[in-house]
Amino acid sequence: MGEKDKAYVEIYDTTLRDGTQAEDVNLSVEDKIQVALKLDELGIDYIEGGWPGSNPKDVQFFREIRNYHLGWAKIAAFGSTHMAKYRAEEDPNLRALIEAQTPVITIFGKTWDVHVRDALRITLERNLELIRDSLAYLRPHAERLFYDAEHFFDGFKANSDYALATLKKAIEGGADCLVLCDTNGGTLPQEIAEIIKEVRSRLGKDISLGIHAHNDSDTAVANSLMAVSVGARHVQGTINGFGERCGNANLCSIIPGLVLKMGFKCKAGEPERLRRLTEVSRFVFEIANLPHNKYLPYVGRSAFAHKGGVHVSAVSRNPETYEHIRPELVGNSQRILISDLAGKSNVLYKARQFGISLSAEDPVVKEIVVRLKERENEGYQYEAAEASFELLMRRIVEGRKETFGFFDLISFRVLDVKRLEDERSLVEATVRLKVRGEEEHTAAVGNGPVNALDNAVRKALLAFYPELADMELEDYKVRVLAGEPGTAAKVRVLIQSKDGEDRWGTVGVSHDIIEASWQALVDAIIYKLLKSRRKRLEAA
Ligand SMILES: CC(=O)SCCNC(=O)CCNC(=O)[C@H](O)C(C)(C)COP(=O)(O)OP(=O)(O)OC[C@H]1O[C@@H](n2cnc3c(N)ncnc32)[C@H](O)[C@@H]1OP(=O)(O)O
Ligand SMILES: CC(=O)C(=O)O
Repeated sequence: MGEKDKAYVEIYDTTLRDGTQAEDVNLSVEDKIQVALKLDELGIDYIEGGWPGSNPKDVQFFREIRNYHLGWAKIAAFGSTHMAKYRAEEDPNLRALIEAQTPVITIFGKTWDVHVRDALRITLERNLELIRDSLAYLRPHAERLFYDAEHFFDGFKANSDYALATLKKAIEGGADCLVLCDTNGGTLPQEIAEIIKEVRSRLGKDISLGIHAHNDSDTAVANSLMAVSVGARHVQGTINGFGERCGNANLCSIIPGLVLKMGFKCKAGEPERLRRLTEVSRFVFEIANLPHNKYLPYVGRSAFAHKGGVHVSAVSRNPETYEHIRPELVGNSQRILISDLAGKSNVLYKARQFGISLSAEDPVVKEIVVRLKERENEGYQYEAAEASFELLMRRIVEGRKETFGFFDLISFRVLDVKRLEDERSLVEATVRLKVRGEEEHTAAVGNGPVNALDNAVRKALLAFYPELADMELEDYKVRVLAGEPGTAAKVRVLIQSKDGEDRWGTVGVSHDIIEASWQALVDAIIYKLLKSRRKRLEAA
């Protein structure tokens, strides 16, 4: 192993500070505590909890987090260099940082002469004093003191002598690490490398450097990895890349990149911690009350989802053919999607997953692929409706009837009556089914036609199949399919159902929205009944 293989890279998380500067990301004190505890479990080295000089919520966070024992991480408080109108010891922002009583303090200061003149409106010399004096004042109050050189790369390009002068002042002030920030996110990886190399050649190779990249050019992760490859040993970023504008560098990509691909070490990259990465990513989305981004590299639901038949055929033989890492290393898993791009391999994979016995040579495999493609062409989509696909396969392979003999439809009717514009319509469904040789005739109302139909079917079936009582329809989506214009168009209905153990998706397609809903509803019920029957047989 070379020197690089042994180096440790510090991971500094700013989800709770820079991450909350993202549009739509707002966290309460309780949320922040929960995220901090999760990041500690993951093995993050530093957790930036907020800016105590900014708002009472962040002050409260720093007060409350002291009541928790963190196994590994150290909490950092963030702020700026002191205001030009004060001396360091008079500045309320620096005082708030000390009062936060954190082992780590991070402050940012200006590097770019344009910012000094136009944003702060002070002289270049005065800014150098702000940097040195702020750090020197804070130094005795922090175990670790970090200096974020805001707009470092833009500043260096505009006036490298001045940019380096600001770093020298930070060293004089006692900073442990100089974190070079690509604040506007406009720098590309090769510039990051050139500039860091020049900084190291002009300030000395022993200087401790970090990187803080924003994603405005979609290169924040690449910039961070590049910075490490040329000598940075401290990386700042956020979980899921949350952050102002287009976000910060995504630690969920940086950590596996550093450890699995570049041979560096970090606590969060230890195998048993890295396996929790996907869970942490989901947790943070959940706490932020946002849907998980399935397309995220490494941790997204689609990160190892294979759709094309050629890919599925190859990954079934050797996953490395289309997977850059083993998904389990980051707590993710391989998925095979079913669509009109599928081939025999997709079908065989799903058969194994569903417990359907099928051999590759069986001509029925080809029949399923053909039927699948015909159905997708008619508008069905099975990616989010795998329960319907399982039923389709079982109908073909096991020669089952549409409803698997659980019941037969005699007829249904839905009435939607509206008399006055400002009055709610009254919806009622009537269903006639044959169940175990008996005719069931029920009616039910609902807050819409599909709800009324669902209520009426359950009413008819519940006495025969009591297990339906713990099944719920969780989500109902209708998509108008392109093809025919306006109200003549076909619709696709997707229903998501759940019980105490599972969730499953079913699909229906028709020109008639009630008919499409009926198909998806029937599949949802049949799937539940088959599942219960299987469980009973296994238990017997
Ligand atoms: C790149 C980054 O992500 S930096 C972090 C950005 N995040 C935030 O701004 C979120 C938290 N911010 C806040 O709560 C508020 O902006 C506060 C409390 C910090 C300041 O609020 P206010 O005093 O009302 O000032 P306002 O926000 O209008 O302007 C910023 C002030 O900070 C000054 N300032 C900005 N950067 C620095 C710096 N590095 N050093 C010293 N002063 C600075 C500006 O000159 C301006 O002061 P002035 O109006 O006296 O010239
Ligand atoms: C400090 C910081 O958040 C930045 O420069 O982007």
